[in-house]
Amino acid sequence: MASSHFSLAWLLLPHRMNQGNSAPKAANSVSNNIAKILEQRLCCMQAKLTREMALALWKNFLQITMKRILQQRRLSLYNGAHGYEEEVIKKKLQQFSGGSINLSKEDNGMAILTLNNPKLMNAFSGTMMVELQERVTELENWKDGKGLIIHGAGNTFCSGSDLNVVKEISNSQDGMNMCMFMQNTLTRLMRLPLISVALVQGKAFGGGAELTTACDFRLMTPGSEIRFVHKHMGLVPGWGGGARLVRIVGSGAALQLLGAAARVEPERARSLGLSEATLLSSEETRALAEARAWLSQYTEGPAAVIRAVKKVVAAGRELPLEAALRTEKDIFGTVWGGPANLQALVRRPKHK
Ligand SMILES: CC[C@H](C(=O)O)C(=O)SCCNC(=O)CCNC(=O)[C@H](O)C(C)(C)COP(=O)(O)OP(=O)(O)OC[C@H]1O[C@@H](n2cnc3c(N)ncnc32)[C@H](O)[C@@H]1OP(=O)(O)O
Repeated sequence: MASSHFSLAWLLLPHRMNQGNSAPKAANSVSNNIAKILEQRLCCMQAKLTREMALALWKNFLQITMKRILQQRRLSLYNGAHGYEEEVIKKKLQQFSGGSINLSKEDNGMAILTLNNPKLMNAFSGTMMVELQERVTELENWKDGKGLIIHGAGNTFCSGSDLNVVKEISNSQDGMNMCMFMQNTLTRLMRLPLISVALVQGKAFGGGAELTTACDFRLMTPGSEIRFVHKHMGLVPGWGGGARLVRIVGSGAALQLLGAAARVEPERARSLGLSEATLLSSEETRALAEARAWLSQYTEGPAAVIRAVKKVVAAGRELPLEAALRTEKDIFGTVWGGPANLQALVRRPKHK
């Protein structure tokens, strides 16, 4: 605005000064001088404005980037202080390609994440591990999201790490870094303000079984199985699946499932509280439709409220009571007097 006013004055000035015509030369030289001064000032102002705008944009960019980095650090478990070298392991993982992790975000606030490496029963290649981290970042920045379904391509969930990769990184340093990389990613996945479901078709083995425990719910199709096969690989869970399993089914049942590398079919999973429901169909498209319908009972409504619900539960699940209560108070503050709350006060619904 300011610059356009100045341009206008500058354009009008010589013409006005010439109108009197009594001392045209003197007037002309005065007008030329004023015009020059104004032009200089205008240039200065424009340069200053451009500098200020660039500075403001840069500051804004830095603020957003810092906020995201801090948020990722806050939501992650490991950083350099733990001997974790993210860039080193990422570079290593990038060397083992294959498959992809696909994300589709829908207008209704539901996202579908597909583990896509059907040739190897959706085993995680190195690049898929890195892509999973990228997709989680994308979901963290998706402010309209309410729900997430994770499923595998080709009618099976996931057979864990790609054993070809495991072999290549079987030294202790790479193993620890990969473990911390996946724990960070799955912890951030678990803490997303989205209600998440693992749709288990076919097999969820090893790391695949661990991934299901980073979701809020598991739904299984007939004939599917979850199996922590780690013991048979001379391992224990390393992606956080052991700790999460204990919280889902209790320590006794977790010990049984890990200690025997037991096959968990839908019925047993239901009775252990590992699975929420057994779907009717094991056909890919129909199972996904059933999972959507099941999840939508929890995701219908305003995003701000659904996300707040998940945040309250995540805090209660993870934090000591006092910290969880304080967090609940803060989250309550974000919805109290908010649009959904005010509309409900006008509607005064009866909760029959
Ligand atoms: C810390 C533990 C670690 C982690 O958490 O990071 C792990 O996850 S270790 C990996 C644990 N998973 C396994 O050990 C799975 C091994 N695979 C199997 O038991 C079977 O393949 C099974 C039961 C998943 C599927 O059996 P099915 O008869 O239905 O199919 P195929 O065996 O013919 O499999 C087809 C094709 O896929 C290859 N495949 C399957 N899983 C993996 C894997 N995890 N890594 C690499 N490749 C895998 C399998 O070898 C076949 O390929 P082909 O070239 O035809 O032999």
